Amino acid sequence: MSTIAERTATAHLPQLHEARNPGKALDMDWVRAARANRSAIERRCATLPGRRSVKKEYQAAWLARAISCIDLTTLAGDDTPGRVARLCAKARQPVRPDLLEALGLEGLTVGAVCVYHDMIAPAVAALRGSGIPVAAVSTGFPAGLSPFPLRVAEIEESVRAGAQEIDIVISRRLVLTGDWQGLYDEMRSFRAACGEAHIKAILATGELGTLQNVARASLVCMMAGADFIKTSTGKESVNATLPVSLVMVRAIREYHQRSGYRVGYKPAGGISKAKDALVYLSLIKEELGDRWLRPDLFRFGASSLLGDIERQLEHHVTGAYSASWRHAMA
Ligand SMILES: O=C[C@H](O)COP(=O)(O)O
Repeated sequence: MSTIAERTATAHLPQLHEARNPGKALDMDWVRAARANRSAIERRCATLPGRRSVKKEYQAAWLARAISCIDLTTLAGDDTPGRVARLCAKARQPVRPDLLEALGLEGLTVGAVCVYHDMIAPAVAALRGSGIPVAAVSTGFPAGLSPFPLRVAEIEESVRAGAQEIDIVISRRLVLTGDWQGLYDEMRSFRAACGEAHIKAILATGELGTLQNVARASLVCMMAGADFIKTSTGKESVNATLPVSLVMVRAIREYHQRSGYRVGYKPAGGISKAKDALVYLSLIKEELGDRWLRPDLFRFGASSLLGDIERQLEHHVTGAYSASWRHAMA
């Protein structure tokens, strides 16, 4: 095994299987106590991009790790089975075979493919035998304003169609009006509808108003049994940011300390550069530790990040950058 493969580790190690977060009773004292000091959070985030500059083999290994944690996503009104099939081919073989061979990373794949409900069947067919799960966005994504029974039924339909992961959107109004019991009950119902499929709770943080709301919504969703908490749909005007991520990963850390369960984190929307991915990975490493740097506990929700990472890996192997159009996604 090459040095890079050893450092990348995740593609070559067995997945760690832990008990899913079952959730717990809503603890309003805990929720009310959650605070977020914006200026301290912004100061901490400002130090992140410059602090950890990983170079050469280490950088290639971290980028390969990032690939293994991507939910390769297409969420467009003009998605077709053909486009999804091409995206799935990319998910199976995320980097050119000669580059993977040079890096000693044969067998590297992305974490999942993320699509709308109607694209689950073509994605399941295209990924058969690969071990790559299909994630479906659900519950009236992206606004989450369709009738509640239909949102629950949508989850059930997507699980029946073969989605192993369901990315639900919460009702933002429940957060904005402080209806934490309502948010807890909604999330509980979504989790029950998922059955064995893992549930990612999209908070749509760009629409929650304050970092304190982000902290409280994160806790409530974890108490209600979220397997992952996720920042954004990619459709809000503000999507994943470092300050929001710091608040969410600290909520995850606190939940783990108090409940013993590890909940995953998924920043999503607008993450398209390899160097930004490295900053997110270092944030997770520093705040949560190495255990979270695996696809069962960390994902990037991204439609175009993979292309930039592939360019950087090509540069690492050949010393030359190729044009971004040579790394088409679908
Ligand atoms: O969950 C994934 C996001 O929708 C992807 O957003 P993006 O297209 O900005 O990478």
